[in-house]
Amino acid sequence: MSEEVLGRPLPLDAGALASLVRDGLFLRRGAYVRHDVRQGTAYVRHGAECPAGRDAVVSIGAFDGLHAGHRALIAAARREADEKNLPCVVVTFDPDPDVLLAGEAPSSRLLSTADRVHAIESLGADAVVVLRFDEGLAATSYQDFVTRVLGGLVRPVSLHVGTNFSVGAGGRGDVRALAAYCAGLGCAVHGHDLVTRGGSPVSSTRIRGLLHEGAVEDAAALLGRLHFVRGSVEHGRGEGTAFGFPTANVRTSRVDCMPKAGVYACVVCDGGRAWPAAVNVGKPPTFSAPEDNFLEANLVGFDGDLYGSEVSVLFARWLRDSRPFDSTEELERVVLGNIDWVRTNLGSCGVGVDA
Ligand SMILES: Cc1cc2nc3c(=O)[nH]c(=O)nc-3n(C[C@H](O)[C@H](O)[C@H](O)COP(=O)(O)O)c2cc1C
Ligand SMILES: Nc1ncnc2c1ncn2[C@@H]1O[C@H](COP(=O)(O)OP(=O)(O)OP(=O)(O)O)[C@@H](O)[C@H]1O
Repeated sequence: MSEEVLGRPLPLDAGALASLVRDGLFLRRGAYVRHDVRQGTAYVRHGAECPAGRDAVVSIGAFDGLHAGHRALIAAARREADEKNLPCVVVTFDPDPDVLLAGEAPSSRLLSTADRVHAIESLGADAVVVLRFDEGLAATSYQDFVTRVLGGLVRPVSLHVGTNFSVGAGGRGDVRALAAYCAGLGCAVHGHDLVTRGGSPVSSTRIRGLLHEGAVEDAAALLGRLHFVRGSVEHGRGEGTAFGFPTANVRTSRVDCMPKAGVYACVVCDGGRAWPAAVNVGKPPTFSAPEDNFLEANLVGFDGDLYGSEVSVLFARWLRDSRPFDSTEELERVVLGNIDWVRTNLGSCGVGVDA
């Protein structure tokens, strides 16, 4: 195991822990104003003019996870917009087109749509447009997508997409077709080389695969932040306190991509404060049948009651497989060892994370 968490050497100090959470949950974003637009919603940066009908530099994609490749693409659009003194507009979809087109489970998204919008906002887009992806939009030709759908929002002077991008019915609007069509409209199409790591392109699919294997550190390296899930704290069997490690039982959101069942070093945030935490993903195999969308967290340095709170759980390290134990003594010994690892390396108390 490397001795750092996303570039911050272990053990983490309080400042590094707070930064990890602010970056991970996109807490540094600015204020945006919501507008209804045809086929969706636009979030326009407070103080920026609504780009409707104006020239704009545009980037388009599903952007699930806002990984290193997506960030590079939006940064390129932002740079060109700054050079030309134009708004940078990012267009995305809800739901992710793959949920409709490829029949992918909505429960395996890296980010909910609200978090995707926050993530894009935190990169400094002037506006984020979320288009409702329905059968009608799926059947729209790429020519109509450019002229009617995009053209109904802004006047694109250039489009920034990856070389593997395609849009429109049957995915026929690939970079080459788009460039040929858009040239006649005075709009340049930039097909960017894909950002790669370890010799292959960074992609949302690859990151989901890593999380399903429990490789949360590798996923973090491709995301440029810690993966997180959100959920609400509910009552458990109440035995954790007797074992010497009280736990918050978290029922997670159905749209979140949950890492493989197992034990992790995490950070749990209730909005204003964050605590290092030792987490068991899945129901404890010693006592219960397996269940998705559930985790238990021992928050280091926390003394209180979180019942009913909404929390975010950020995954820093894989620690071990979750397993049945023959005795409660052995369970206690092993779990307390995991909690010690977290206390030593991520910290022993909560930190404030208000941006
Ligand atoms: C860091 C951590 C690791 C855990 N590892 C396991 C495990 O490997 N096997 C298991 O059966 N339960 C594991 N548990 C779950 C405990 O068994 C559970 O928290 C305890 O039984 C209390 O449950 P309660 O809060 O519902 O009372 C783990 C819990 C934590 C916080
Ligand atoms: N590694 C990458 N580098 C640069 N751009 C990328 C990269 N991956 C995707 N893009 C671009 O980002 C935009 C959004 O792509 P998309 O949401 O399909 O991402 P993805 O990671 O390829 O997803 P999936 O794995 O589900 O296919 C598209 O323009 C796409 O070409």
